[in-house]
Amino acid sequence: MAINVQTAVDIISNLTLSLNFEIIPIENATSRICAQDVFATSFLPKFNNSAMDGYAIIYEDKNSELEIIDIIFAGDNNDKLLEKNSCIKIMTGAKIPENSTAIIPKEDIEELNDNKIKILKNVKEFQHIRYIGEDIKQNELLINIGDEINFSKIALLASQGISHIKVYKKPKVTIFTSGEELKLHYEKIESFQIYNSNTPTFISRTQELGCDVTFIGQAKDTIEAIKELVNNSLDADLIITSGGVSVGDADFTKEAFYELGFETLFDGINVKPGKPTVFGKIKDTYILNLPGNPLASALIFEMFGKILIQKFLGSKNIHQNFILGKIKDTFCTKKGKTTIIPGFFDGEFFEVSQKRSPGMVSILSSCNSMIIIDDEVETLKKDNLIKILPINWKFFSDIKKDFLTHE
Ligand SMILES: Nc1nc2c(c(=O)[nH]1)N[C@H]1C(S)=C(S)[C@@H](COP(=O)(O)OP(=O)(O)OC[C@H]3O[C@@H](n4cnc5c(N)ncnc54)[C@H](O)[C@@H]3O)O[C@H]1N2
Ligand code: MOO
Repeated sequence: MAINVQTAVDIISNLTLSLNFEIIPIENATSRICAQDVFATSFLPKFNNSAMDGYAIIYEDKNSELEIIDIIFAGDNNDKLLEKNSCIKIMTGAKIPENSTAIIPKEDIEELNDNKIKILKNVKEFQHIRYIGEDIKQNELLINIGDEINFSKIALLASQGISHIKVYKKPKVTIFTSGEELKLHYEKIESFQIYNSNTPTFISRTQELGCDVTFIGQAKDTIEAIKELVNNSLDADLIITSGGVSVGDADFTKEAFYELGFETLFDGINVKPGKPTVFGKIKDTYILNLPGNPLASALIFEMFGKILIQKFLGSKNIHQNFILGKIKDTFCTKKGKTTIIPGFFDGEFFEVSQKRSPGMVSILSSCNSMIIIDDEVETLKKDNLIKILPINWKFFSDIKKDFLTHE
């Protein structure tokens, strides 16, 4: 029996998966999910240092003529202390004398004769000093288990001299399809056949999301052929198939699954499009059977499959987040079923895709997001606030915009 959207989300979100890990160099860790809590091994900065090229002084001496008694470059290990009415020339990043309480930028002084300087501007105590640990404290938690490693996390790791990191192994995903009418894009096609666009779509999408993806071909519409492909894929964490699950005379996918001991987690979701979505497992391999209709399968994958992938990646972020925006035009829908509507969000308005029949292939290439409309809703009035779920979210535009925030 079909379940509601929230129940399907809960079933997927609450799965307990046992994930494997590996240790890899941080240079290769981009987009991987951290499998350990990472703590800072040292303070950052490691020592008090100068934020400017200039002069280290004792604050109380600011109104005197100061004699330059030394020079310290970044990387020097110089322990010289300041004396009364002296200063030390210093470079940005250099360790400051232990008793220095202000740095004077070089443009704020006048050079006098006799190797002396005079300060021309007001001085604040402790100005332009970067103190030990003000950026990172030793033993501070830097990265949580389940965080995605990106450039900013790599910066943290490198700043601590951490060369390797424990990450979850990429989930192994196998993709196949069944359907006598389908041909792969590199095969010869007859007038009564169609190209299999779903398989390349999900290969690309799951790769994009960080999975290790195997394609094992297409099954003929027979129970034996489907069983052979499934049996061949039981080393995967997840099998994604599409088609063959509705009520047609050649829809054998479900039957094949059951003959292999399929344990159903849900069979049907009360959602439009994509109702005939099946999810379950055979032994330790989960199986997501999406509808054959291309737009239906793509939207169902974006709504439910992506949560599943987040789980398999080891991410702690498994809940769909949204952006509040306005609907561009009044939109009417039928009550009674939760509906997934693709569209384009320009940063302010969400424009519903006019074409959105479940069997279409072309739609998502001109959409960047979707909204999920509750089954109670009949009308969304122009400018209503709606919750927008990103699909392809590199937030650039082909229209030049004023991106500055004004009062
Ligand atoms: N009498 C009924 N018929 C249908 C129902 C129903 O409730 N009663 N549900 C409809 C809905 S909704 C959907 S969705 C589809 C789902 O069917 P399947 O998931 O079994 O998919 P197929 O029948 O195999 O194919 C449906 C459609 O999609 C095309 N397709 C399939 N695979 C691919 C692929 N890899 N690449 C491109 N296109 C694909 C296929 O040619 C069909 O046109 O059932 C409805 N029928
Ligand atoms: O899932 Mo079907 O594609 O609802 O139309």
